[in-house]
Amino acid sequence: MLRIAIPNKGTLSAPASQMLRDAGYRQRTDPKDLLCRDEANNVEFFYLRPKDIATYVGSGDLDLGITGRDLLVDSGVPASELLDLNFGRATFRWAAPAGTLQSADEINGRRIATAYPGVVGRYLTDNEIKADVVRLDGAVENAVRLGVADLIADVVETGATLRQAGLVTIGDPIMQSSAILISREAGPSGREEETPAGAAQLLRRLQGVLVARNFVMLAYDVRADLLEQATGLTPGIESPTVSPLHREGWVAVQAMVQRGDAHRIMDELYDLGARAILVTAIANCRL
Ligand SMILES: Nc1ncnc2c1ncn2[C@@H]1O[C@H](COP(=O)(O)OP(=O)(O)OP(=O)(O)O)[C@@H](O)[C@H]1O
Ligand SMILES: O=P(O)(O)OC[C@H]1O[C@H](OP(=O)(O)OP(=O)(O)O)[C@H](O)[C@@H]1O
Ligand SMILES: [Mg+2]
Repeated sequence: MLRIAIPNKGTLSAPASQMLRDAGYRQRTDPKDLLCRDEANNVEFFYLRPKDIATYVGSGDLDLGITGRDLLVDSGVPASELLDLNFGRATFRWAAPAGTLQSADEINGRRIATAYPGVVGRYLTDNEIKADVVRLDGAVENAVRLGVADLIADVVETGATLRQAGLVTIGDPIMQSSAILISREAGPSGREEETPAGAAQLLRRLQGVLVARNFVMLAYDVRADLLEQATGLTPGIESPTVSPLHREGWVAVQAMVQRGDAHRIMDELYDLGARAILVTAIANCRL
């Protein structure tokens, strides 16, 4: 049975479960449950603290896990990122009271408060910076006004928490994070048979959910002499489907387009002369 670690609490928990449900897997119904067996798919889900997930996957005790990229880096565990799941997006950044620090070059010799000592430690080592890391569990934005640190390194999503605390970001993001699917790092042989049974199927299903979320199906009718121009706007993934219409000189076209581009493309198709332009959602797919 495939054994998968997923967040039991926090920002990543609900969207991770929703994505797995969308991929056809059974999920817990009680948020206090720590285990859910999906017999039909031969998968067992273990609900764990997001910070601990890389540890279980890296040791090989669990086959796969969903965690944050920043949490994986923080753990220092050598696990592989299989897929970006496109939720839980955030940046990990330096921040200090406005007017105190101008750039990341001024971090040397300062006290840095963070709940991610692994991410900060790696940055300091890579950049040969010496600084004191003050390890906290959360509410890190309070650390400077309470006097335990000169700056912080923390997750920033909207920036609202920083603003409330009178802090401003400094320099470039330390890293970009999002929820990711991880597996144990392939052994020296990198052999296919080391991948746990069912892992490829889960990966394909999650890729299907990502595509269904990001793309829509566009269908329209257009005069045959405008087909080249129209399909230039809607090239599809492989190639658009073109079918004859009963009406002489017209064809019907179907193609997948990025959800975010759909309205612009519909306007452009209409201006070109296409009609009966329809958009439908994709419930799921395997490309
Ligand atoms: N607004 C956010 N706040 C915190 N973490 C976020 C946010 N947006 C995305 N994330 C990501 O979620 C992961 C952190 O989740 P985690 O459950 O450890 O903390 P949390 O959501 O702040 O929960 P809690 O603080 O209640 O334990 C990281 O990968 C982080 O980048
Ligand atoms: O940029 P924002 O949208 O404001 O989000 C980022 C903030 O949210 C999280 O805090 P959380 O509420 O999880 O509290 P914590 O610090 O105790 O983890 C994170 O640690 C930041 O403080
Ligand atoms: Mg938090």
